[in-house]
Amino acid sequence: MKNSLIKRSITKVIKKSIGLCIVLAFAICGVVVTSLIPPQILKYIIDNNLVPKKSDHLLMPAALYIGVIAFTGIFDFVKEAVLTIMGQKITKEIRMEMMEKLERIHAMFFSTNSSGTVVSRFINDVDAINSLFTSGIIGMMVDCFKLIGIVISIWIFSSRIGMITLLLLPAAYGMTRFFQKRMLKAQIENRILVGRLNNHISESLKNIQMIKAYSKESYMEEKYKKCLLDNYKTVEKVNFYDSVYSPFIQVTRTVVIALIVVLSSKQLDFLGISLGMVAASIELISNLFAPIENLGMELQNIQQAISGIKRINDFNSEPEDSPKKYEKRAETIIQNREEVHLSLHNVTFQYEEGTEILKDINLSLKPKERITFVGRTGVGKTTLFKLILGILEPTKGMITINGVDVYEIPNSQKRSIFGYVDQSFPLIKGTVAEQISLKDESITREQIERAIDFAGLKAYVEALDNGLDTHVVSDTLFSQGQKQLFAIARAVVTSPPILLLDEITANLDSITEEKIVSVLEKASEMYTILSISHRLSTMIASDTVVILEHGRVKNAGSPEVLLESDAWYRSHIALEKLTWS
Ligand SMILES: Nc1ncnc2c1ncn2[C@@H]1O[C@H](COP(=O)(O)OP(=O)(O)OP(=O)(O)O)[C@@H](O)[C@H]1O
Repeated sequence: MKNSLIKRSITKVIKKSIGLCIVLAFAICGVVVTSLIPPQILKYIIDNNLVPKKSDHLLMPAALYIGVIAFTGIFDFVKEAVLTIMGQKITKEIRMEMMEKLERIHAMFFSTNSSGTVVSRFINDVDAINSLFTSGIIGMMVDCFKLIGIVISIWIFSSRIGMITLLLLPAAYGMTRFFQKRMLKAQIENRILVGRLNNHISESLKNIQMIKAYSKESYMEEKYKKCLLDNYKTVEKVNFYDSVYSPFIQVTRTVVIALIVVLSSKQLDFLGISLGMVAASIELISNLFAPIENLGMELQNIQQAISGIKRINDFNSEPEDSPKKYEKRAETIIQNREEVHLSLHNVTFQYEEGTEILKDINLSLKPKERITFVGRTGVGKTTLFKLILGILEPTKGMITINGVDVYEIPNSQKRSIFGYVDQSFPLIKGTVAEQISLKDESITREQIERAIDFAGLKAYVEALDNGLDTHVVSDTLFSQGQKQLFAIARAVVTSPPILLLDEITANLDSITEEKIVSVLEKASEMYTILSISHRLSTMIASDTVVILEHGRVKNAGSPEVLLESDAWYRSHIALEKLTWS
């Protein structure tokens, strides 16, 4: 845990909650000590009051007996409450640190890790660490102290019972672990099967049309039955171990107690202890099993937490984006939108060692140039946009805006330089206005209204119940075409000088597409526009078309020149005309 994220978080919380830590230490000592006192009082009552039949002084020790038990409860309550509070604070701190790490982490991390894996780091692994603290290490400490205390107390009464207890401890612990391990294995299997069952139901509901259309009902039913049966078998296993374990513990306890009673009987008098000591020993032996049982579960929690800690530390050691060298603000990089020079110098990029997606790309864009990238699917067009946006770093070469390396521009400045639109429009929780501003407080109401107007959405927004302040509760509020227009409004709201459009008209009908193209034609007067398009003929007019092939620029020039000089471009256009005619 040396210098790990978890150690850092726990130390931070402990430093901030010294008072709570002192209360916790006090409560732990209280629980251990007070739980050992009642058997001693019981012994006193029996030997000094009940056996000699002197009940006139019974009230005091009896009240003390009840009082101590009550105090054990209070200490236990305080211990649990403080542990829960501390556990929550640590969980919060770890998650905050992880979120900060996630913001710094290198973009390639997201290529190799699914969102489910990352979510599991944040939820399951952090929860496991929480239980390490709340019911793992501290619980184990308390239970170990309790066990030691019980053994010492019994030993004081009789070294022979002490010996019996010492022999009993490993046997009872071994059997408890035996059952717990099997129970846990069955529980894990059960959890997986419940997940599979839930997936099956949701998959069936999602694909109900296809199931009906292809008459797959009986297949789905069989699969469902199998899931149910497997699930039933594991539940049976859990129940079996559960039902065998409790009687086993009861019988062991009874046998040991019976043994003590028999051995201390007048006839045998093997133990040579008073009646009070016998009673106290019985109570102590009865208390012995709860910590043994807890220790097994705590060990389990600790094992789970250790693998959680390892995974979180692995996450914490993931490579980060190198710290940005430029503190410059967007206005300093681009002082005049008429003077925006975007250049790609020998840009080469590979996601994986040895597989170059883009090779030696050289381009120099003039201010307000409209440039369209075309090429076969998978040639690296979107990757090129990610490089231009400074999300990915070129393996070789550099991309600059007015001489500044885009990868070195702080993310906070990017929205004032680039507007990026693709086919998706992820909605956020909030109003229509917030869909555009993304809750950026520096964006004014006027800017939002201008962007809405620019995207041709003014009339639609005004018709909504609360206009810009309408809460977006479902994504059915917007059609696919409207979402695309909203995405444009979101991109242009900060008036960035460069717009990047990734296949934005791909899934739209021709009327909506026409609407979007007319918005973009308007934009082309004010922005440098880079677009990716499969449908060359329907996209906005371009000054330059760049044809990519095998990761390189195969050809670049005005559409008219390419129509003359590039056979692939010519045939592509001809094919499109044929399809649309
Ligand atoms: N995150 C990633 N990790 C590894 N490889 C990737 C990643 N993203 C894309 N690739 C690979 O890089 C290549 C280029 O992908 P990219 O999405 O840039 O192509 P594209 O030209 O935009 O394709 P399309 O026209 O189909 O959108 C593809 O072979 C793809 O499999």
